[in-house]
Amino acid sequence: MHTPADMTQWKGRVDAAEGQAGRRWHQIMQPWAPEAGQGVALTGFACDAGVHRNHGRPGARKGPGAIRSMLSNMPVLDCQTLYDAGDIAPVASGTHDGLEQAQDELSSHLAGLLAQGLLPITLGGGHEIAFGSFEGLARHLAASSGSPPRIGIVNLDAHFDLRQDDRASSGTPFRQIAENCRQRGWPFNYCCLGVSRYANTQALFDRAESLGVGWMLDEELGTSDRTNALSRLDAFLHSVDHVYFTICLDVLPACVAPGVSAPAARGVPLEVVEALADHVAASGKMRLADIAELNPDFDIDHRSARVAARLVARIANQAGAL
Ligand SMILES: N=CN[C@@H](CCC(=O)O)C(=O)O
Ligand SMILES: [Mn+2]
Ligand SMILES: [Mn+2]
Repeated sequence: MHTPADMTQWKGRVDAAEGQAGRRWHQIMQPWAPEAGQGVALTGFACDAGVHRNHGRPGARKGPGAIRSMLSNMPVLDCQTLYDAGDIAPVASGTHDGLEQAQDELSSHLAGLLAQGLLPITLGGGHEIAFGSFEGLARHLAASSGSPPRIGIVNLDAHFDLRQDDRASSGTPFRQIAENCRQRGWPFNYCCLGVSRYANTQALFDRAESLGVGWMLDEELGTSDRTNALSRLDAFLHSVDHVYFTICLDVLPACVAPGVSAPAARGVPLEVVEALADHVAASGKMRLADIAELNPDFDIDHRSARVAARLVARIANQAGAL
């Protein structure tokens, strides 16, 4: 179910004496409208049904509200046109949790925003968001181009999320996307950065290998590995025309992002995550982005919500500077 933007969420400090240069996000945020022009459109995916199904710690449905609350006071920098396009949430009926319908609704919604020329950034929600996000881009590109589009997925994540389970969950989205790509006759280009050797079974590494996934381990993404990581990412970005960028907050160390379902024992340092995010957003190929797995119930002093908001603002500003 889609709920229009609740603009009362956008509130905060007003530095009236500073004029235009003192503005914050809550002062420029507009509700999405059909005539909205170019800019960034935020949508919340208030869903943790996929985390439930994946035997994780539920609570990510509260993620969008927590991220908006930390975004409210962000200073206005290079991203000057911002829309709030509301929230999408599953509607449970009987014994069904409504996950697939919510993903489908998210896809149609994102395809609509893309057709308007907006840059959608979606606030999760469990990583089941990824199937809805990719399908939104796929529907948009299928409608606008004749030949198979070269879409690249860049996922910053401790997990491959390539599970083979019968039911969709937060652990299956990229395997589902691979299957849909095969059915469409499209290439499946998936780059997963930050994978933990100790949080993915051998079966998942084998599936990644057989699907041609490019990955780098968390232990290959320390601060001294930045140059190498960026050149690996560059090679991937050069091989595609359109990028779907997704960040699973559990790619960060547990002390930086404790508010997730599966906190990382090691994780990738924030400075490396930011460098990778900057690179993707500055590539000119990023068509949509999302941030997944924030669970405010396990957060400490809004640490994870703050880092999620910082990453969202950073991506929006990089794209706004192009
Ligand atoms: N989206 C999260 N996916 C992970 C969760 C792992 C866990 O709960 O420990 C996965 O399925 O591998
Ligand atoms: Mn993860
Ligand atoms: Mn994930």
